Order: sequence, then structure tokens, then C-alpha cells
Amino acid sequence: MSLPFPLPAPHRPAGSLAPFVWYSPTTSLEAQDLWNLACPAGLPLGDQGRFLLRAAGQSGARGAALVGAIPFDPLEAATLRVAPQPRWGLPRPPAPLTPSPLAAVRGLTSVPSGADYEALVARAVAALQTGLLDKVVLGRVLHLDLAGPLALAPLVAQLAGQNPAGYTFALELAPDRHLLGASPELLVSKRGPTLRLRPMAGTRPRLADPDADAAQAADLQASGKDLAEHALMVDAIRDTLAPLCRRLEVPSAPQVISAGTLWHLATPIVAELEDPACTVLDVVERLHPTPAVCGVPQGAAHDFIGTHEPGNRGLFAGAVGWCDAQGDGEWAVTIRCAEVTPQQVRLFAGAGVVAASDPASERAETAAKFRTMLGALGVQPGEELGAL
Ligand SMILES: C=C(O[C@H]1C=CC=C(C(=O)O)[C@@H]1O)C(=O)O
Repeated sequence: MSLPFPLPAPHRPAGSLAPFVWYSPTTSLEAQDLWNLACPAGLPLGDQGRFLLRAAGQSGARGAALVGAIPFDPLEAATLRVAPQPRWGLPRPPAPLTPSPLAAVRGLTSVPSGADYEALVARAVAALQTGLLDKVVLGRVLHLDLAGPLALAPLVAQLAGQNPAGYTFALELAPDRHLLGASPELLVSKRGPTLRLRPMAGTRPRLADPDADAAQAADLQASGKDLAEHALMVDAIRDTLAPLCRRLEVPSAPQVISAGTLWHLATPIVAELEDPACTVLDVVERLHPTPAVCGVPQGAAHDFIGTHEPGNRGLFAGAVGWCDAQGDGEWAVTIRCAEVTPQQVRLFAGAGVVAASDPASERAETAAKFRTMLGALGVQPGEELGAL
């Protein structure tokens, strides 16, 4: 394989978006230049990471990091790039004070439509009631047709400003195609031997009236349906981590946390890895896809999604993040996100379905989840654009 010489970063106009941007509660990372190095086919994710970091080091990029996105389907190829000169610790960009429409949106289409999504949830509920499945996460994609290209840097600033406790990211997939979003969900972070995770399942929309809003949070915390759905996920993650870890702390009950316009049930997990050679990408490979985006049992849920959801999720409901030369890093679940081209924005939202799910409520939940991105875009769905 021929390796690139370290080249100066290509010139980008002032104010344009860097090809990789990351703002988490603890880390910010920006890469002005990304290398797309070839990796032998068929390597497991962790080995791809080791190979690429070694190749970067051999090319002279000693402080390089890996950044990228992993698709929902673990059998599809990951997008992993070398950031030869990552810039750490930059301040978050100031968010524009009020979200203003960043581009004219000509039309909005949901695939499947809201009605078809309810029918899909009803079909899943029937399968869940037979006991074939315990939980399946069903998604839909919203297509926004644009009158002109979006200004991406202000959009990312808006997302970072509106979601200070979340994971705001932007990754250039091709010159005119970006994956970006503000995920509330930490799949896993690794610093030395310590892993931290904050899986989520269980949702209520937040409300403007403080009393009604507090009642939503209390309702979520007491909801047997949501607590059971959440417990399925935590049990699956505990089972995956246990063989890798010498210490594993899993709280017995979830917390209610605020994520922008939503309340979620979340369980903060801390663990200590047994094997010092294990990298964050090795752990991502074991964990993904968790029941926050797939279901329980994993294989049956994956099959149900593949058979019944129209279209392929691609990078939606995957994982996005970075890994440094020590194998440390942070990966978020790729939700509350969009793929953006100059002509179109595609947004993803999914909801966990269990035997007790109500199709109309799950549809409303996906509509509420779309609002993280729609709010940053300044887009108000309604009569003119069509309802969600
Ligand atoms: C799949 C999504 O959310 C996940 C994360 C938090 C709560 C979820 C839920 O309550 O269903 C989902 O599992 C999404 O935002 O598209």
C-alpha cells in the first residue's frame, strides 16, 4: 500500500465547516484535513483502527486520531478517516441567538409516511405479542427538499449551542455530503482502562408549561412500559461488557435526563477494562447495535428491521466518534442526525417498540425526535410543509 506524505490541509474559505467536528461535554475536536487510507477488506473494526493508526504513524502523522461513522448494519463498511493533525479543546462556536431558517425548504416527505409508520408499529406489536421478539426499534426518514445549499457551519453551531450536554458532530462523507447531528446518547467513551456509557430508552416530549413538563418527567420515571423497555437494553449491555471488564457499575434504576426538547430514561454505566490492549473501537464493535437502535434479541430485531423498514438505514442509527493513538476515544449513537447534500436533507428518527406500544404514540415520539434537527434548521412542519 502506498502511504500519503503529510500534506498541508487544503485551503477552505473562512467560516466553512471543517471535515470533522466534535463537541462533547468533555472534548472538542476539529480536523481540517482527513486522509482516506485504504484498509485490507474484511478486518474487524478494532483491527481496522489499529491498521489505520499504524499507517498514519508510518506516514509521519504521529499525533493522528481516527474519526468516523459506523453504519447501523455492522456488516456494511465503516467510514474511518485519519485526522493527521487533530485540534483538541477548541471552544464551542457561539450559537446564533435565534434559530433562523437556514435555507428554504420546498417540501417534506416522511418514508414511511406517518400512517404507514403506525401500520409498521402495529405489525411489530403483533410479532412482539407472539414472543418472537421482546423489543424492536423502528425508524423513519424525513426528506427535506432544499431550494439552495445549507450554511453548514452556523447549523453545527446552532446544534452545539442548543445541546450542551449532547454530542454534536459533523463528518464530511464526500465533498457535497455530510453527516451531522446532536446525539444525546453516549455509546461508550474510554480513557485509559475506564469505560463510560450512557444508554437511553424511554422518551417523553418536554412541555413549555413547567408543571406539565415536570409531570411528563414523573410519568416517564413511573412508566412500567418504559422501565421494562429500558431494562431490556441495560441487561443486554451488561451481558456484553461483563466478559471484558474487571469492574462494572450499573445503577439499579435509570435517571430521567433532559435532551433538548425531550425527556429520556438513561443509565450511566462505569466499567474498567481487563485487557490494556483493548481500544474504544474494540468495545464499539462488541456493543453496536445496542437495543437503543436495534432490539432484543438482537438477531431477530435486526431481521425484522431489514425486512419491514423501507430503505437501508446506512449510517443512521450507527455510531460516530473518534479514537486516538492510545485507543481512547468517544463514540455516540448516531441519532438526532441528518445527511445533508446541497439539494436535500434526510433526517432519521426511531422509537423502541414493545408488546405494550401504541402505534400513534410511537409515531408522535419519532415526530418529537425529528425536532432536534428541525429546530436547528429553523423548520416548522405544519400545514404548508405537511404534518409529521
Ligand atoms: C432511536 C432513537 O432514540 C433512541 C434513544 C433514546 C430513546 C429511544 C426510545 O425511547 O425509543 C431510542 O431508543 C432516535 O432518536 O432515533
